[in-house]
Amino acid sequence: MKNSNFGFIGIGNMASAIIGGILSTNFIKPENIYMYNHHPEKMQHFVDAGCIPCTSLGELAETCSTIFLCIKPQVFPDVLLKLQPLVANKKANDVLFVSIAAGITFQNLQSALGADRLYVRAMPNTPLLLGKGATSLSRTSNVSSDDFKQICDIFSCCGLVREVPEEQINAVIAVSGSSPAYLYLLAKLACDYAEQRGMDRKTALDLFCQTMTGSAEMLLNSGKDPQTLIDMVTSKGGTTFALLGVLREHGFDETMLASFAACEQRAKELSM
Ligand SMILES: NC(=O)c1ccc[n+]([C@@H]2O[C@H](COP(=O)([O-])OP(=O)(O)OC[C@H]3O[C@@H](n4cnc5c(N)ncnc54)[C@H](O)[C@@H]3O)[C@@H](O)[C@H]2O)c1
Ligand code: PRO
Repeated sequence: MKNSNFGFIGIGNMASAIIGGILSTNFIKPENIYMYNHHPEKMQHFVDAGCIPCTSLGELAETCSTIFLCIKPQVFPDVLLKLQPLVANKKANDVLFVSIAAGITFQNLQSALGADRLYVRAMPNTPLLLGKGATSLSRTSNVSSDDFKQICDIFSCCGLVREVPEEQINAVIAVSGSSPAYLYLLAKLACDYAEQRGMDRKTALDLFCQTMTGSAEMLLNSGKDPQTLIDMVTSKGGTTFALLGVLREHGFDETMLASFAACEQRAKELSM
């Protein structure tokens, strides 16, 4: 498969992050990026950058050999139904579909668009917007290494990329897809508390964010596992000891593990 034109269906948060990453690194020229959104004004920012807006799904399907499906899972049945006849005349290997939707399986895509077509599933996250995202990718076995590398390279424009088997792509949502939300929640709570204690909110946010990035660097580069790093912070009978005691008493570990399981379960429910 030779990719010259790349199509994006659904120009919202995540498609904007991916296209933004591609443009900022010049990985693909804007004139090779086609877009379709049923609200055309959502494409204006990228029209201004030289990308091509399509007025119909058919126009996009006709022009593009790689099609990114960036709509919400609930919209998939309708879009796939419309897309099927538009790609029916293309040879199986002539079009690669990349779905970024939570829960939409290869089986769903194959049932709707054809069993022998080429498919990649991606699970990105919102920090892709800054080029600092994390994306997990899975592929069907008929996707060649070259084609898969091209998709990896596209997401690499927006941050870190890892391949996972499809069986793990719902579980990984709790790790990286949805996890910005609980990290932001922790930040919000820490700032709320700081404010209650009379501290300036911005100062608290700066301190908390520096702590998150510093802690992440220690996790990645110190060679120490998370528990060892927790132990390094925790003096017996000290403040962290008190903090962790309250978390334990209120079932923090069980609550977090249950929330991860709920995230994966919801992805399964979003399957068509
Ligand atoms: N937001 C996240 O953190 C995140 C992370 C990983 C994966 N995802 C997945 O990415 C997908 C998109 O999420 P998002 O946050 O970018 O959503 P979004 O609502 O920001 O974007 C979706 C876009 O699709 C457009 N749209 C709706 N119906 C359409 C149709 N029939 N044809 C064309 N366009 C249509 C909407 O106008 C909107 O611009 C979802 O499937 C989600 O599961 C999101
Ligand atoms: N945001 C999407 C959701 O909440 C998918 C992962 C993060 O469904």
